[in-house]
Amino acid sequence: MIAPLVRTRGLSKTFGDEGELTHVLRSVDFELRPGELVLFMGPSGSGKTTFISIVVGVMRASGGRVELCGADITDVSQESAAALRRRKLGFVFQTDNLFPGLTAHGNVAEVLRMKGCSHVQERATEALEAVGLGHRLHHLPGQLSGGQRQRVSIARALASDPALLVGDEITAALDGEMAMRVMDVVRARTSSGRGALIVTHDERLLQYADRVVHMEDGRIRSDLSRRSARGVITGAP
Ligand SMILES: Nc1ncnc2c1ncn2[C@@H]1O[C@H](COP(=O)(O)OP(=O)(O)OP(=O)(O)O)[C@@H](O)[C@H]1O
Repeated sequence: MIAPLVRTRGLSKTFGDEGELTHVLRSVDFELRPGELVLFMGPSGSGKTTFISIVVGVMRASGGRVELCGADITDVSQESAAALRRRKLGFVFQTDNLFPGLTAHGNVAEVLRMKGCSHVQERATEALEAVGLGHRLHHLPGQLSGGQRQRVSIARALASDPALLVGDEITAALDGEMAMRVMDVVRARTSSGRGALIVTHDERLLQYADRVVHMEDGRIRSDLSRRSARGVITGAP
């Protein structure tokens, strides 16, 4: 059987020390398979960002195991986690963290170079065109709107065609039409066997999901197909 792109078992995270421990994740079991687009929803502070930070290996768990693209990354070094991220992952975090001195095209091209990709120039252009930024290739981040910067981040994450896209609120700064355009690109990728794990409060994205995971107080409260989740979240039949 093909390995899941993400697999966690008993994942927990606490912050603080003996005096005052905050339990942010409590024994989270989760799997995402190739071809799936999974949304993580739930109240602010429920642990969604913490969860994906551990999944991509930029934060360590306090307990449990985490596998990314078939590799157990629970105890690996920062360097090994970074190498796996470069090979397999595209991620978009809440803050856009673009290189301020590089143009939109330069930002995408630089990440492609770091990943060792070929045809860097063409791929960077294509990725920016796919998110509607073909007319902003040579603008610096400071010359772009918040929504345009967000789309550069998305283009940067997708340009290398990674096995898994992990995103945190990737459509927050986008109007309806742009959000749909971006999600069409993400959906087309998952239809061809890639995976996507997206944290969001944006109910517009429900139509794209295969599954919707609802987190509350550090636990998975429900993990439902789109159809069932839609009814729960919107009250629709
Ligand atoms: N470094 C830290 N030290 C202490 N507490 C932290 C730290 N990082 C996160 N937390 C706490 O962990 C809880 C979960 O935060 P997290 O960012 O994962 O929530 P979230 O569900 O992504 O929220 P939002 O939807 O608002 O982005 C919050 O109560 C937050 O204050």
